[in-house]
Amino acid sequence: MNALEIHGLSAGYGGQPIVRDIRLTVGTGEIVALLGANGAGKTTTLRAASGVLRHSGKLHLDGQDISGVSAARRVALGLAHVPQGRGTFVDFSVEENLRLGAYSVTSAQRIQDDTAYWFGVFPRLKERRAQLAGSLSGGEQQMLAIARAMMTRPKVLMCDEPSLGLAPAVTADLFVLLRDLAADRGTGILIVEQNAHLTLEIAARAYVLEHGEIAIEGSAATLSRNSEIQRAYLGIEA
Ligand SMILES: Nc1ncnc2c1ncn2[C@@H]1O[C@H](COP(=O)(O)OP(=O)(O)OP(=O)(O)O)[C@@H](O)[C@H]1O
Repeated sequence: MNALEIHGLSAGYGGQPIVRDIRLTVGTGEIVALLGANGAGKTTTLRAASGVLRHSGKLHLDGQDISGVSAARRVALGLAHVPQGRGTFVDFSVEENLRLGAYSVTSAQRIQDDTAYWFGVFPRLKERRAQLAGSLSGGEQQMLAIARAMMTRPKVLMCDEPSLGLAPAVTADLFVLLRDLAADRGTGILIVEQNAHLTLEIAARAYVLEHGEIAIEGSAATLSRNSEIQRAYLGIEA
């Protein structure tokens, strides 16, 4: 069964349609890339899927219909979203951010265990547990945003441009982490990225959005060899 299934998703702003009839799936433990030019509608797609933007269409999470479900409830059911710009609570400490991420989790023991777990994965965050999130470096904030999203033990994690503003070495580490999350924890990951090279290396499949519609889809290996993709996203001239 797919972890996430999206059928006929359409959304926009102020009555103006931006994405139309989006159909995509993410399997359990699968990394799927959503590529496209600036303004193609990638962020809009993630915002609609997470429920923060009004939309039409059908969404299923682990087989459960979540189409009419609020954004908060979608998080509680296992659909996590790390928005572009990370969305950490800058005036709260690192540890408070993690606990806020688990707002829908009722077990205090589980929150404590998961906080300790993510501090184990990210020792830099542990060292800075009392520091305000707003004073972390870009890479540290991205780690915190992902750890915070993972506090709900999501079935699917949607990440919007996680490499934005990060040094290449930090980005490489982050992509290894995403690959491990999918492989070790079975988290399905839908990733929007400008860095198509790296993304197609860790993704199993990819979709390409053009002007708000899915124009191309296929395995990451096939798309990496597609001359149109190479020219547009990989900087390779045929
Ligand atoms: N809040 C908004 N109000 C009106 N239009 C918006 C809003 N947010 C985005 N748009 C428009 O929707 C279109 C798609 O934007 P979106 O952010 O989804 O694209 P994107 O593919 O994620 O682009 P990028 O790669 O540049 O981040 C753009 O033309 C953008 O100007």
